[in-house]
Formats: sequence, C-alpha cells, structure tokens
Amino acid sequence: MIKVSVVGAKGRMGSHVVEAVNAADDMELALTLDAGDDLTQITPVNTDVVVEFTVPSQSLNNVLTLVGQGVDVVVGTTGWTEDKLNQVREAVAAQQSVFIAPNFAISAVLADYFARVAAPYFESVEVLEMHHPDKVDAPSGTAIHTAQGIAASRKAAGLGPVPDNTQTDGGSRGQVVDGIHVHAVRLRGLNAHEEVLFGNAGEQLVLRADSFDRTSFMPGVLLAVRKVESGEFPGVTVGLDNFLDL
Ligand SMILES: NC(=O)c1ccc[n+]([C@@H]2O[C@H](COP(=O)([O-])OP(=O)(O)OC[C@H]3O[C@@H](n4cnc5c(N)ncnc54)[C@H](O)[C@@H]3O)[C@@H](O)[C@H]2O)c1
Ligand SMILES: O=C(O)C1=N[C@H](C(=O)O)CCC1
Repeated sequence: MIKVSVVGAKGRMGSHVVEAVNAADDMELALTLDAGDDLTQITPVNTDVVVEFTVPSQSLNNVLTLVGQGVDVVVGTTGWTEDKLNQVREAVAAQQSVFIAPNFAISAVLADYFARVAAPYFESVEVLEMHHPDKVDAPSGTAIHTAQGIAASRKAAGLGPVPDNTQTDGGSRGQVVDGIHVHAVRLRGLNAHEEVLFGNAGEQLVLRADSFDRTSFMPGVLLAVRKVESGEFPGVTVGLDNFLDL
C-alpha cells in the first residue's frame, strides 16, 4: 500500500484528493494537513508520497519543507516559475521525486499537447482560459504552460511573432506569455476550461478542454502518486504528459 499524505486537505482540490486516496485499493491515507499545521509531522515513516494542493504563494516553501523531510511530492498548486523549479531541483536528493503538474485532467493535458503539435502550422494563436471566480491566480497555470509550449514550438519551427497591429491597449489584449496572448475569464458556474485559437488566412482551428467537475483531476493525481512512488522518475518532473505514451 502507498501511504499518501495530503497538504491543503481542507481545500477544494485537497478534499477531493482525500476521497480519491480513500477509494484507491493500493493507497492508504496518512496525514491530512492544512494551513497552520506543522508539515514536519510528515516523515518517511508515515508517508511515501505527499500530494500538495495549496496556494501559489505557499507552495514553494511547502515543497522545500517536504523535500527536507525526505518524502516524495506530487504538486498540483500553480504559480511555478523556472526560478522556483530550480530551487526545488537543487534541494531534491538523489532518488527523491517531485512531480508538478499544471493540470491533471487528461482533456487539458491532451489539449496542451495538441497545441504544441499544431503551433508550427498557424500564423496566429491566442489562449483563452475560463475558471470559477474563487480562483486566486490569473492567468491559470495551465494557460501559461500551454502558451510557453506553443511559443517553444513556434520558435523551433522558425516562426516569427504573431501578427497584431493593436495601437492602443487598455489591458484588453490579455497577458503576453512568451509572445502569446493569454486571456482569463472568471465566471460563476464555470470550473476549469481552456480554448486555444489558431488562425491562418481563411481558416481557424479551435482546441477546447473542459473540466466540468474536480473529479476529472483525480485519475491524473493517482497516476502521478503511483509513478512517483515507483522510483522511476527521480528529480523534478513537470507535466502529466511525461507519464503518458504520447
Ligand atoms: N494541477 C491541477 O490539475 C489543478 C486543478 C485544480 C486546481 N489547481 C490548483 O491547486 C491550487 C489549489 O486550488 P483549490 O481550488 O483547491 O484552492 P483552495 O483555496 O480551495 O484550497 C487551498 C487549501 O490550501 C490551504 N493552505 C493555504 N496555505 C497553506 C499552507 N501554507 N499549508 C497548508 N495548506 C495551506 C488552504 O487553507 C486551503 O484549504 C491552486 O493553485 C489551483 O490553481 C490545480
Ligand atoms: O481551479 C483552479 O484553480 C485550477 N487551477 C489550475 C490552473 O490554474 O491551471 C488547473 C485548472 C483548475
């Protein structure tokens, strides 16, 4: 049995993870901690893998503390920059694993992958993400990851900047991530949704992923726990696509 502790256990995602771990035949729930709790209660004696869903401002410190405790970590919290990732890369011990995913839903992971495949074939591209209004960060971690992947694919294919003759912008053109415009919508009733719009003269491709319910993230979280516990992915791994045969 894989002993799983959950940090952020009282949150929207953490509480779903607690249910998913309890329902998994090969896992047993260890500690469930939230804000104000001492994370050093978590040790290799009581925990194999920690799942961390908290807030972007706290996640790096949590992960560094957990790495210091000698356990493997699966992170779903957003807000990861290259600088933060490097701090974790420097902290992990040999054979220790930290896995970070901007999105655990298969629909979102595939949309992100297909966007990278499509990117070299279109002159224009913009990313639109739509979420529930309780979300604290914008744009979403998924949209940032998608934009970065598109930008990398365009660069590798030798494409230049996207065409845009905007002369005045009061903010309506969105945040520009590696040259790609990213737009964020917050609307009661939504959960987590992303569209990638590709355009050429006379044609358009739209990729859309919808997570209607947080249960959509749980198979990916459990897959990540199993992969991390297997010991096959030492160091820091980013993105669920690493565990899929794409
Ligand atoms: N990777 C994915 O697939 C995915 C899916 C959904 C949400 N998310 C991300 O997960 C994060 C959490 O989302 P949510 O909707 O569950 O948020 P939430 O606000 O419902 O839950 C966050 C929880 O973290 C707790 N917390 C805050 N600071 C803490 C600390 N220092 N230590 C321990 N616990 C602490 C809060 O008390 C709260 O219970 C966000 O960054 C969100 O974008 C990722
Ligand atoms: O509900 C959230 O918050 C989500 N956060 C992640 C993101 O920012 O990409 C994943 C989707 C849901």
